[in-house]
Amino acid sequence: MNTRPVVRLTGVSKSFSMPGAPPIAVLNGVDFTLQPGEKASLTGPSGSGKSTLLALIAGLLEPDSGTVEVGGESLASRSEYQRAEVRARTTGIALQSDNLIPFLSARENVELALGFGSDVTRRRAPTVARELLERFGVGHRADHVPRHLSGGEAQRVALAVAIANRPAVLLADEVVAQLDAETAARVIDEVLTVDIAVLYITHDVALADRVTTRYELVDHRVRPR
Ligand SMILES: Nc1ncnc2c1ncn2[C@@H]1O[C@H](COP(=O)(O)OP(=O)(O)OP(=O)(O)O)[C@@H](O)[C@H]1O
Repeated sequence: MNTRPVVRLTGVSKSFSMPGAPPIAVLNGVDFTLQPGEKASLTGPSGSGKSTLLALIAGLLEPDSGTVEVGGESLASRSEYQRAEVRARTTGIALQSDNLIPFLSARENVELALGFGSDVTRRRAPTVARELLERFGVGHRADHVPRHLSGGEAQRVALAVAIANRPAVLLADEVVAQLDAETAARVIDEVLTVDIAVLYITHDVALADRVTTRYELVDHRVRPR
């Protein structure tokens, strides 16, 4: 059995510097692993560094020290372009908003995501895209462009986009914040049926408790909750 973590952070520290102000230390010596297929939530106070952690795993930020590995590949000493390549192969990202290409319909957004490295042929892409949208209860909005979707519908389309390429890990940051409690729970439960690792960042402890492993970010580190 392959037990190599899909995400491994070792001794990761990150601070931000603003001109004329002392640096803000956000993460300090974070050790964190996510196993293949593991469903984990990450809670923590506002400003504690949850989105920063997600950006480091996605290779959108570089740590000041420590190492980040995703899908068994180290992101250290890689160019931005190389990190983007690793991200495209291994990682799905769904954020609270601004996930979608504005001039493409919901279905076309998903189709585009299917095209990157998946074995779905061009011919089957529209059907597969529609199935993914239906899975999240937005099949009836397949032909809408993002500005004609509600906030909650756009978030569900974004989840379909993020898992379309069957990434090894889904990074989801407050992805159901605009949904009513019942729909949010249903969408999270749907995400949990996908056979990939999930790191779900939220302030909503009730939703965070639906997953199997729970972490919190406090005092610049990740610890089990
Ligand atoms: N690019 C940046 N430049 C300067 N400071 C930043 C930058 N990005 C984040 N920060 C700071 O780092 C800290 C952590 O931010 P982050 O967004 O990771 O927190 P969070 O836990 O996701 O917060 P929230 O729950 O409110 O979304 C905050 O104090 C924020 O102001």
